[in-house]
Amino acid sequence: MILAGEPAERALITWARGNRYAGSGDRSAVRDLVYDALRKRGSYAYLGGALNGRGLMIGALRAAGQDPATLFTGATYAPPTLSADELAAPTTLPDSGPARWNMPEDMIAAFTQSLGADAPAAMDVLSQRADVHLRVNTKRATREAVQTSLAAEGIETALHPQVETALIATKNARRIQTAQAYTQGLVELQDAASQAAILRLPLQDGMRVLDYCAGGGGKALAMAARAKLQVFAHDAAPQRMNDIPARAARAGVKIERLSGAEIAKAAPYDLVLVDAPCSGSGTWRRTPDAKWRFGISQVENLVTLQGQILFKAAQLVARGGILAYATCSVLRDENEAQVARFLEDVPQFRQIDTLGLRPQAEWDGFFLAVLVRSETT
Ligand SMILES: C[S@@+](CC[C@H](N)C(=O)[O-])C[C@H]1O[C@@H](n2cnc3c(N)ncnc32)[C@H](O)[C@@H]1O
Repeated sequence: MILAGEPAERALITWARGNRYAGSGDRSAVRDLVYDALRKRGSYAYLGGALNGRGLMIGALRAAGQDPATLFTGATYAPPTLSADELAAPTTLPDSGPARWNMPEDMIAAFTQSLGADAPAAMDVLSQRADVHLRVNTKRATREAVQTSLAAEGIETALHPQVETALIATKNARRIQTAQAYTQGLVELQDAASQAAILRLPLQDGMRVLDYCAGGGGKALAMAARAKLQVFAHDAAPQRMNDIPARAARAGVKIERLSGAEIAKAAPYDLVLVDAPCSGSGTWRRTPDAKWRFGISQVENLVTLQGQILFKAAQLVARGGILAYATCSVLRDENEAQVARFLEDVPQFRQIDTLGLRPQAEWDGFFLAVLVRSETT
């Protein structure tokens, strides 16, 4: 179902509903296998001899150094024995291409063009599982206090070595959303890269701040935790912001949602954040089915949309104010090239800061450009 285009999460839910004999341990084991197989789809299909569920699982065993014949025995609940083709599949990976880098050809080319010598490491990281990261609401608690509270409920965490608001869940991450620290607003789920980007913004008490592409409000909440701000949220798909009031109440902050007409009335803002719709190429280890769906033409469409959003958002920034452009992509066209084009077209802005994070064990790939509008025009 997933290979035919069904989103992975939906397919897993459908499967679980139709197979009630599978308990929660089985369901989470199946989920892990499915996600691993999507992250490493190229390698597993190559080693398994076919791009289908069976081929991917045979490949997964070979990649882990196990002989698939020991499990594919044809016994009562075991899958049928290996065919001649499956037995003849290669046992080592090639040096290049989708079987090595676990991405479609055109995306391998885009990564190589954007990241140069860093592309192989980035593509490898995107083939691995990601840690679960938490953002501590430092308005309410210290990281250490949150650690203690989570530990009392069996959830173990480590301090993130580079990002001062972040914890890495090391045990029982699946229980976080029912833990007291979560329900009381001391902690939110958020990747360390997004946290690092928000920590880079020049936020100060008293600012009026607009999160122009707010979605579920992750960035708006992180900004609200940093200073005494008046925070506004907008999204072209307003239903995506439905959870914001509950999340804000939990965190003890106020976030006002604005429609398209209302944002212009409340303008100008001291800071406008554009967390733009993007390929998500820096986060594909968390959404690995997207990695295989994406093509260059979709990236081109997004680049056009991002340019339009940036231009519109710029009109809302006060003189001397900040326009922050962010994506969770590592592709140059969505990032550096997008900002360069904007600065050429809208010379009232100049760039004062950039953060370009490559996907690595500690965080997802992320890009942030901080632009300031001239005081006079
Ligand atoms: C990367 S997501 C935002 C994630 C969110 N900021 C967070 O931290 O959880 C991009 C969002 O941009 C919204 N969007 C797409 N086109 C837009 C537009 N023209 N104007 C405003 N928002 C737009 C999408 O609906 C989507 O929710």
